Amino acid sequence: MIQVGIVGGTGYTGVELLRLLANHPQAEAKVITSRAEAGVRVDAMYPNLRGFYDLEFTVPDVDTLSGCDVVFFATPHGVAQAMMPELISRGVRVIDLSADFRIRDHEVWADWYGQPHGCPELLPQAVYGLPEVNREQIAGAQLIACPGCYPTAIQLGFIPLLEAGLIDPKDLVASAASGVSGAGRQAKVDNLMAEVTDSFKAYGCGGHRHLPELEQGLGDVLPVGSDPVQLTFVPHLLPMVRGIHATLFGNLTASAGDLQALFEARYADEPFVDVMPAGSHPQTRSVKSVNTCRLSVFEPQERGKVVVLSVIDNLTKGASGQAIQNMNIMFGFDETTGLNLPGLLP
Ligand SMILES: NC(=O)C1=CN([C@@H]2O[C@H](COP(=O)(O)OP(=O)(O)OC[C@H]3O[C@@H](n4cnc5c(N)ncnc54)[C@H](OP(=O)(O)O)[C@@H]3O)[C@@H](O)[C@H]2O)C=CC1
Ligand SMILES: CC(=O)N[C@@H](CCC(=O)OP(=O)(O)O)C(=O)O
Repeated sequence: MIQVGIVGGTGYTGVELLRLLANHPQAEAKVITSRAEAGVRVDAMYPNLRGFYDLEFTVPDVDTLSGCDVVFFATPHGVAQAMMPELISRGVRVIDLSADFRIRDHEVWADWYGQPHGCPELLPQAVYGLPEVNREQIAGAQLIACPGCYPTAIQLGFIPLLEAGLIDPKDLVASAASGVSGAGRQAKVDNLMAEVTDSFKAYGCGGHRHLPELEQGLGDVLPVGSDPVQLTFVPHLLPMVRGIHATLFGNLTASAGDLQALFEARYADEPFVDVMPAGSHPQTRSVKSVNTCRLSVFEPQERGKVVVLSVIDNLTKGASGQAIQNMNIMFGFDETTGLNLPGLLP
């Protein structure tokens, strides 16, 4: 049994980690932090966890966290950077759900996140925690940078086509929509029920902070000698709580062949990627609360365009489920431990 610490246990990804860990036979949450709720019992704040946890939130403290085998950061960007050098030097394994270690170039990170990077010297040892690409490096890593929620849905959709050199990397388009929990639990007027319900809007069209992460990750899977990736990414806010639906467009550079077979073969051994039968339209509700990414691929009217539909739960495969998948790989557990459940319907 490994002992787990969670920094940021009161946020949406923090409580999703707690929900999933309650079902994990080889990991036990020992330290759960919140500055605002220190001293409050976890199950008093989150009654869905009654009977599962006998713990109180505590103020984050490196000494206490260092007693854990693995520490998850479920905190806003900038927080993990501040505590990371000390935790790493003490040999703790860390899985960061924030964006702090996702982008290899600290200057690019600083441009998009509006602050200097707190510990650029640790960036080279951070492994990008997308198991479908980096499984071997994850197994040996001390520091995991969990992918963003949009980047998970979008990369898994484009990867088979880019790896096979079948689409033009210079002209990728991703139109994606997220439920409101993607914005976190902090109060913001834009996310009030009266602002969001019965409406639909794009945001970040001029440039969203996930763009550099996406272009880096998509570029990593290209065949050697390919043109660099240029992606047009437009996120949208959907009037629902959980889920991301990404619609991806690419221009085929060669005769496509059997795209369905390509996708099925690429993900045949992946426990958390489900390629739907040809002609299917995956729905966000089919992945609600589970770690699955569900995909389908089309070549409409055979006019040289490929369209991929990709759905995930932003809090599960887009954050906390993927973080636990990484933990399972790092500690040599079966990768699906604690995560092998069907989605909630209806
Ligand atoms: N929501 C989503 O769908 C996804 C989120 N992420 C990322 O995961 C991270 C967490 O997101 P989410 O759960 O939505 O965020 P929330 O805003 O819901 O929660 C943030 C948590 O961090 C704690 N926290 C805030 N500031 C600090 C600080 N300075 N030091 C220590 N703890 C702090 C808060 O508790 P307190 O202030 O009481 O200490 C709270 O528990 C973010 O980086 C986000 O970008 C990644 C993928 C998807
Ligand atoms: C709906 C919404 O606001 N979504 C957030 C992205 C989700 C998120 O938390 O971003 P990370 O995956 O990088 O942590 C946004 O657009 O900023």
